[in-house]
Amino acid sequence: MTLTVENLQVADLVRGISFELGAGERVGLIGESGSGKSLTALSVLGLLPEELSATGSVRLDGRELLGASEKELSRLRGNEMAMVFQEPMTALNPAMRVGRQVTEPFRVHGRRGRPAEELLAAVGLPGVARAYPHQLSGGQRQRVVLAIALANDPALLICDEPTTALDVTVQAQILSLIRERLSAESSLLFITHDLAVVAQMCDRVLVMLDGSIVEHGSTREVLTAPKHAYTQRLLAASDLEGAR
Ligand SMILES: Nc1ncnc2c1ncn2[C@@H]1O[C@H](COP(=O)(O)OP(=O)(O)OP(=O)(O)O)[C@@H](O)[C@H]1O
Repeated sequence: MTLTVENLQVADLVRGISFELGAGERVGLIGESGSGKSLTALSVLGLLPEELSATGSVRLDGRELLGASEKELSRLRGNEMAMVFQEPMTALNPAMRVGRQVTEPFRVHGRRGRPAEELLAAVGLPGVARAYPHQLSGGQRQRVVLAIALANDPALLICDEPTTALDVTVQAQILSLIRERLSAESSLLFITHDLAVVAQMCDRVLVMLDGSIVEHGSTREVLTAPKHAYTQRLLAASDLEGAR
């Protein structure tokens, strides 16, 4: 799978973004609140709010996604591309047992899939298939969301601050689950404002500021020798600076 984003523009909020993500690559998208990270991810997924539209080009293995029909986009979502957002409750149906929710991607995409118990055990949640989301903790709910996202073994996983709402220990568990459970050939676009998370999760980093990418490079390059003044400030303000 190759994701190619070219000159992506969303009003004046995302401005001329271009990047490529190859099979098995793990790329971080960092930048402060409001820099356009989420709108970039939502453009790729075809999930921008109605009042906004994207121009430029977003191609998944050569297929243009911008302007693709809702039918085509929903076929791709939950199948070739999957996503995990910050707040698991928004992704889950409060009135459906989690066991049924994790096998939903198979029904939607007309596949015979693995049993719910197996999918949930793979994310460290044995025995919860009959629970409703409100009976689980925030970390457990995010595990359920991850089980749903990974059910069809997506070629591209987009995570938008998936651990920001969780406490530190649970955060670490979710991050290692993503690392362990995502197939080696699947690509990851990981949005965060936390440089320590990027250091753990990503081989490459894109740095956004005011809707544009101002720096990109390997995680090592960007975190040890940032070129742009903004990235330098970001690093100076992070815990990583002290750890170097
Ligand atoms: N529906 C919308 N209509 C108009 N402006 C919007 C809309 N959604 C987001 N914005 C604005 O677009 C800018 C970029 O938002 P975006 O959510 O992509 O930022 P972000 O980098 O993901 O920030 P955060 O880390 O806080 O999620 C912000 O200034 C935001 O206020």
